[in-house]
Amino acid sequence: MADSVTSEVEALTDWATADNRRFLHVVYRVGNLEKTIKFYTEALGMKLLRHRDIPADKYTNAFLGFGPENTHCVIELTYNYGVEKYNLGTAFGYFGIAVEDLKAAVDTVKAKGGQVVSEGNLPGQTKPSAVVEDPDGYKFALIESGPVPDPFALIMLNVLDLDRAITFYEKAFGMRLVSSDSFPEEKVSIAYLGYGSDEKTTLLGLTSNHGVTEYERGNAYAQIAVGTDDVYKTAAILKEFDGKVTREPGPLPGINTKITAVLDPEGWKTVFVDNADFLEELP
Ligand SMILES: C[C@@H](O)C(=O)SC[C@H](NC(=O)CC[C@H](N)C(=O)O)C(=O)NCC(=O)O
Ligand SMILES: [Zn+2]
Repeated sequence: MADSVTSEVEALTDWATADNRRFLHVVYRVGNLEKTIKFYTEALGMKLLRHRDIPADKYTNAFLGFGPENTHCVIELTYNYGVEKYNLGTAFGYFGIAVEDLKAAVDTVKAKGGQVVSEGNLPGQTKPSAVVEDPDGYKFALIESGPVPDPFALIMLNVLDLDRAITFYEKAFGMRLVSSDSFPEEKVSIAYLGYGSDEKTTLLGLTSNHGVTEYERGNAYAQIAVGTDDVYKTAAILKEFDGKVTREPGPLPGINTKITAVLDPEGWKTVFVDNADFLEELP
């Protein structure tokens, strides 16, 4: 590549890196909002932050998390009117929640009728953890950690080509690679990426399971939402890095917030959300 072209491409990554980005929320579909809200508030200790109903598109959102949306990465549950069951597939991994006292957290989940599916270290995780399932079968790993600003610590997704995914998230999304390690005995390689200045922030964890050549995508998990100061420039940059833009930048009907949506090389979706519009959405 000619030097001038290289520097133009680097300038795009530099803009994405300098943009005012953070994980706003992770979005997925559930079959019964009330049941899920009850589990997240009572068993996992989250707060119900707000509801949003979009009758024109026949769906309702509920936002839950460990703190306010202007500082924390939260969960955006989607209930599509009348849809009670989704296929989780095999490509989605799990969410990680940092807990200071693992035993107490597990006891609370059990006391509230939650299902603990495994206890002990997760592949590639050095910290003690326990995995619990929510009413739709989404897995939450409770991971023993010191105090953190936001206990919603990890969004874990499986990928087939880890190096390609890391490059895409670094160059096209302006993310920082926090760590990348291979664990041959456990047959996994995991990379953690994010927007914060340290690892005590919500991270995207990408797992390559050695020897796995395909995943079932399912239709339950939807996307991560990332804040940006300019959805138009963001979409233009994503296209330069061969991101598949599935929603051209502009205001979202019914909500009016400007967004753009893109698929990474593995098909994982991210929605970039205009930061100023997002703050207008908040109660
Ligand atoms: C503004 C931004 O933070 C959003 O939340 S956009 C919400 C929108 N949600 C839906 O469309 C949910 C209903 C849909 N039937 C579903 O099951 O996903 C959304 O995710 N838009 C992104 C897009 O690419 O359209
Ligand atoms: Zn959203």
